[in-house]
Formats: sequence, structure tokens, C-alpha cells
Amino acid sequence: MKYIGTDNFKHSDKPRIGVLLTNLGTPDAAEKRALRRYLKQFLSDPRVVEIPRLVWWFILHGVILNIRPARSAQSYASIWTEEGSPLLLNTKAQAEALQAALSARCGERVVVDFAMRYGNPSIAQKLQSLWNRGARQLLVLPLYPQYSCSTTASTFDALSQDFRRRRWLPELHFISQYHDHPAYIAAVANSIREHWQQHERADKLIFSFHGEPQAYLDRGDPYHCQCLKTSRLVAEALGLEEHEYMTAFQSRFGRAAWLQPYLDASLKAMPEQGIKSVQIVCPGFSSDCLETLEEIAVENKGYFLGAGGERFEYIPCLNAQAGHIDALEQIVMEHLATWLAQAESDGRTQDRALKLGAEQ
Ligand SMILES: C=CC1=C(C)c2cc3[nH]c(cc4nc(cc5[nH]c(cc1n2)c(C)c5CCC(=O)O)C(CCC(=O)O)=C4C)c(C)c3C=C
Ligand SMILES: [Fe+2]
Ligand SMILES: [Fe+2]
Repeated sequence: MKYIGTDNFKHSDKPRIGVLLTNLGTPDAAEKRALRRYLKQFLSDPRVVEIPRLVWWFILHGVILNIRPARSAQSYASIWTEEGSPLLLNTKAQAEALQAALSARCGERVVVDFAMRYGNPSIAQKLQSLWNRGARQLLVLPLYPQYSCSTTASTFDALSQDFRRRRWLPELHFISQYHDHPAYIAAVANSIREHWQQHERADKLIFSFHGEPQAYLDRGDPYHCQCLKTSRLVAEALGLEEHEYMTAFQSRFGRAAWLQPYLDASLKAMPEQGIKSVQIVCPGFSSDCLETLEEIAVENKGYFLGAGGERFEYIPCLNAQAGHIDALEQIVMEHLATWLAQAESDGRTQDRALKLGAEQ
């Protein structure tokens, strides 16, 4: 067996801790060809679509990859910035801000980078880059607060696929969820409070999460429960009563049943029920992306106003806001505690050995 990277493996004289933030991924450009490449990789992942492989291969290659790339490219074009995809830019900004925070605490010991599960920069590419920078201990933080087999487990698959090809593996911490971490709950609650300082409160606060097939919940995926818990904890932090907020699921794909209630159907029904103003927050997305900037802030806004709603406000994701970076720093530091303590005690042992050597 020829292991990858073996020739480049160096014995680092300065072993470091690598922190790898990951997110879903995004196309390289808002164009049909780039969308086809991205969707092919994404939708071929058996963690994402659990339909039997052969049946799915025909649906994906025969139908979806012929229709969806052009349609999705148009949607992406509407949110694309001069620097590129919002998801990519936000994730990069998060990694830079977290690096600054951790450098202030730990000096050069911790190196932070980011990667995408699908598309670029890839997880394999960034694992090698962190290794080359001396990372022999690795903390991976998928930026999905709620665990889902389709996102978190898929990220772990990508890591293990890369590790299978390596001779020398780093020590590994993998953060599989932080849906109820007090620092994350506080960051979401604060972003809503800040919104309320500038805008009058609406009739209803809606927590909207990306959906997944109902079958995944039936087969034991904890995602649905973790989404509901996040909403409840944020609502409690804000002192909201049950009738003042709700949880809904967006971004359906295909014809099977997905987690309910569906956001679009709920918004269309609300004006008739007397709910004329809504504020929507998406705590399952750590970065603004197509699903928030277009699907929520444009498409779903249209459904609500079209059904007689009067005021629709979207509360942005935490992105690289200071409160979010503080929360990520806390989550990461809790996981790094043993490694940092170990390094400190190793340092002390080395100092003592040097001192003894000097005395002899
Ligand atoms: C086909 C099934 C899909 C599952 C299951 C799914 C789960 C899931 N996705 C996110 C987060 C994001 N998804 C995004 C885009 C996106 N998602 C799907 C399909 C499924 N997602 C598609 C086909 C797309 C591409 C866009 C499109 O063609 O409509 C994004 C945005 C990426 C961006 O570039 O901006 C995010 C983020 C979660 C959290 C999740 C499971 C819980
Ligand atoms: Fe998705
Ligand atoms: Fe969508």
C-alpha cells in the first residue's frame, strides 16, 4: 500500500494543534458548469441521498443534473458577490477571526484553517496543508450546530477517507454538535436582541432550519430534536412564551416527506390566522448562504407578503460577528484543554531536564 503524503511527512520540531473549520461547500462560480460539478459531487454522497445507488444514479444523471444546474446557477447569481460565494467568504472570515482569537490566547501553538465538504478548498487539501504547518493534533469543527447524518457524518466520512490513505495520523478531536452550547445559544439570542433594538418586535419569531427527509428522523437521526432544543433554549433566553415563536423547516428537495412544518406553507397560512408580521432567524446556518439570502430573504418573503403579510424581516446569520467568534473560541478551547495542559506539562518536564543538564 502506497500511502499519500508519506514523502512530504516531516518530523516537525514545533508540533502544533490544527483547528479545521468545515462547512458544506459551494460552487466555484454561479455558472451552469460549475453548478453541475458541485451538485454531482454533493448529490452523489450516499449520506445526503439514501435512495438505493443504482436507482439514484439514473435519477441524478438522467434528470437532476440536466435540469437543476441551470436553475440553481440563476439563484446563485442573485447572491454572488464580487469576491465570490457568501458561504465561502463568511467561512474564510470566521477562520481568520478565530485564528486571531486563538493566537492571542495560545500564541503560535494553534493554527486555524477552513475547508469545504464539497468543492473547494477540499478537506483533503487542507488536512495536508495543516500537517505541513506542523499540526500533529487536529480538532475538526463542522460548522453545523445540529448533528445530521447528511452533514456532520458526511464530514467525518471525508476525514476518514483521507486518513485511510495516510501512514501517520494526527490525534483527532471531532466536534459533532453544539446545538445547546450556552455560548452558541447566547450568541443567537444576542443577535435577535440586537435586531429588536433597531426594529419593533413582530407578531411571531420563526426559527427556520434546513430540512432533511422525515425518513432520516424515523431511522434515528437526532437532527430534528436538536433543532427544536436550540429554538427552545434561545426562546427561553429571550423570555418568549410558546405562542410567540415557532420552528419550521425550509429547503425541501424531491417529492418525499421532509421534516415539518414546512416554512413556505406556514408563511402562506399566517396572514389569514392574523399573523401580519414575522421575523425569521436561521440558527442552523452558521453563515449566510444561498438558503438564507435567496430562499428566505427573497423567495419566502414573497410568499408571506403575497398572502397578505405586512412585515417580513430576516435576521442575518452569525457569520463572523464577534459574539459568534467568542462562542466558537469557547467551544474549541473546551476541546483543546487536555492537549494544551499536556503540552504545558511536557514543556515543564523539558525545562526541568534542561536545568538538570545545566547543573550537572
Ligand atoms: C438532497 C438533499 C439535501 C439534504 C439532505 C440537505 C441537507 C442539508 N443541507 C444543509 C445546508 C446547506 N444546503 C445548501 C444547499 C443545498 N442543499 C441541497 C440539498 C440537500 N441538503 C442542495 C441541492 C443545495 C444546493 C442549492 C440548490 O441547488 O438548491 C447550502 C447552501 C450552499 C451555498 O453555496 O450557499 C447549505 C448551507 C444542512 C444544514 C442540511 C441538513 C440538515
Ligand atoms: Fe442542503
Ligand atoms: Fe434552497
